[in-house]
Amino acid sequence: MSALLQVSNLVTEFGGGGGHPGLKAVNDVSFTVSRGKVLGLVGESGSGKTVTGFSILRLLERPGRIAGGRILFDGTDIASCSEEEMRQLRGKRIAMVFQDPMMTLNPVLTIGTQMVEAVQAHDKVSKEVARQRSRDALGLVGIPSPEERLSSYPHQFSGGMRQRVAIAIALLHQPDLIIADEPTTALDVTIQSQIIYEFQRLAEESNTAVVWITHDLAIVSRLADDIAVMYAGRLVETGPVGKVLTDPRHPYTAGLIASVPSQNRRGEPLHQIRGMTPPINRLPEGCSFRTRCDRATEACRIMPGLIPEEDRSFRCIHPVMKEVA
Ligand SMILES: Nc1ncnc2c1ncn2[C@@H]1O[C@H](COP(=O)(O)OP(=O)(O)OP(=O)(O)O)[C@@H](O)[C@H]1O
Repeated sequence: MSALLQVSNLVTEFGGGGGHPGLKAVNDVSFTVSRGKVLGLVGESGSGKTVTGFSILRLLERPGRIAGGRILFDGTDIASCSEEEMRQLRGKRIAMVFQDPMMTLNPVLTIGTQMVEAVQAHDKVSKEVARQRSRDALGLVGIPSPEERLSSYPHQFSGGMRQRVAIAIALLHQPDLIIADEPTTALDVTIQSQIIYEFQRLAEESNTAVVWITHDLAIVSRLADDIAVMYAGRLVETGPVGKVLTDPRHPYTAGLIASVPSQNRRGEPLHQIRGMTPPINRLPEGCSFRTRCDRATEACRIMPGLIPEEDRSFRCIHPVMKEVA
């Protein structure tokens, strides 16, 4: 069975034109997500995760543009869809949840008004049916007394509850794919756990595919089936989450994992990847990570391609190999 979402060699640029090359915020990125599976898209700030999500939904604002590659959603080429076809897909078959729920919610309308509008934007149903669906969606994400809460305004909810409402709106049309961009980053850990649990259930029971964008490896290890690690706009490692997080190949992935606090390393100083991610207009030639990498050699002045190994791949000619005891 082919994957629901197939992103192949995606390039997204900002600026450029008039003979000048644009800045590649996303450069030659490929991954797939199947129904019922969760892909964790990880990387430091500025690595291109959000731009990848926005490219899939064609939500890029000028001067951003898809400059190359292909995004196939259930067989449909997103790049060649008309704006009207995209409007039909967005919210109905592909939904996005943002870190800040107020990107979704309108502060001056009640939750009920917004949810009914969201239902009726895609389905010709009566207001009563739309309200019932809204109540059900609020109940699904654990909002108590959904009927009463439909009359509330966003500011009458706590931050965690507002995020649940935003997720409920994303679920209204039972989308096939949800792109969740750091939806739990601003929430305390108990609410975070509940929301992660809801997404797990969604993937398992409703067969929804999820792209979960985050810099938090702990969340990815709990939630995701597969992981795609981005660095400076490129994918540097991808594969099943269990394999990549326990036995990483790319030194950047290994550095990220070593930076996560762990009970096993209590008392040891926390590892830090030295230096900072260079801005995309000042990337070193060759491997973008080489200026921060302890394994780099002269040979890294040439950008390596993705090297396949069984069901995973990595972009490094000096990969990390776990020592076998
Ligand atoms: N509107 C824009 N105009 C120009 N450059 C942009 C624009 N939006 C994003 N970029 C650039 O694209 C690159 C990738 O940004 P992106 O927001 O995708 O990173 P990210 O990995 O999601 O980071 P974060 O975790 O901080 O959200 C960055 O270098 C950023 O400066």
